[in-house]
Amino acid sequence: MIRLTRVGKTYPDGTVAVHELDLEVGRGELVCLVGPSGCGKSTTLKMINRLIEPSSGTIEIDGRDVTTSDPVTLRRGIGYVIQQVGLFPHQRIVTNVMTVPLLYGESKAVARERAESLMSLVGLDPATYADRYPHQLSGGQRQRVGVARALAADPPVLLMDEPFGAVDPVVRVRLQEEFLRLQQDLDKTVVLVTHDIDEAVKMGDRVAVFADGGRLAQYATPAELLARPADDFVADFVGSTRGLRRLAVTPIDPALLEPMDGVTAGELGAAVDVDSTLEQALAEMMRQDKAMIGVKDGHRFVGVLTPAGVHHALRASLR
Ligand SMILES: Nc1ncnc2c1ncn2[C@@H]1O[C@H](COP(=O)(O)OP(=O)(O)OP(=O)(O)O)[C@@H](O)[C@H]1O
Repeated sequence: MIRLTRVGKTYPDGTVAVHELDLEVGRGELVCLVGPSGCGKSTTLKMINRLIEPSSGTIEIDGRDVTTSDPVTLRRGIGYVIQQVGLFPHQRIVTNVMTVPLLYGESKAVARERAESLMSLVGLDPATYADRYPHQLSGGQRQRVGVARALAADPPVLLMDEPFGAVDPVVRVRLQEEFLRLQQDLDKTVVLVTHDIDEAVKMGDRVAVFADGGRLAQYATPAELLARPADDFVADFVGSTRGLRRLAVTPIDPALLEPMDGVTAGELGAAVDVDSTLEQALAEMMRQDKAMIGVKDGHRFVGVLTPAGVHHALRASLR
């Protein structure tokens, strides 16, 4: 749905921010752009909604060249969330969210209704928060207002630049999880910029790792990226604990579980759901201080997972 072909950006002072970038983002896909500071992630994002014009190459959305689209019409179809959120400080929260529908000619009543339903969607009760001002909200709550406002025009595409960057680690994880849940229903095409590899592998269907000079070092699924870094730069960037991180992106494979035969309830402990990741299963095993854990599909036990089974599953996922 979004296709960048040989896109380059050289700023007037000669800085090459993006170099010959080829990148495709499928409809409904969530792609994370990750990499060290200054490697061209934000520039790439801003070229998609024409806040920055590329120096070379083409950018298409649904087959239409964005550089020949009217910027105003283009941005109507693209929500944009930034770290600083950029709320109007002297306007109430609900008014901040209403801005976009009003801009597109909705009546005040419809815009307000839409704004309130979006506030509920992102977990901000309108009865409590609608009439507050931005400074009366926590950082995490302001971030949610930013997401609500970006969704207000119901755009098929969302661009997010460090959307969870300005909050503490605990709130950050909560916002990430909320957004992933939201995305399951919304099914937007999302490009999310982050410098945090953990966030990238957690959120992304695919992850694009950028290196200095705006070069794309690898574009792959989180599992592939962690298991097979394309080069030393990527291996370094994903870090020496990538083996552990793979646990979080590898689901349980029911076909590889050991049978239940002869295992007693005492040995087993409480079960995990078959949809869990290996990390969740292992964490539960540790928490219960057991050497194995049952795996359930609904109410039915489908097998047993052991630490050796986790290792086996990690290896099998590479095939
Ligand atoms: N207006 C500009 N003029 C000149 N150079 C610029 C301009 N904007 C950005 N750059 C440079 O382009 C490069 C890429 O910047 P960009 O903001 O895209 O990086 P980034 O990967 O998003 O970085 P960060 O993670 O630190 O936000 C950097 O070297 C930056 O200094």
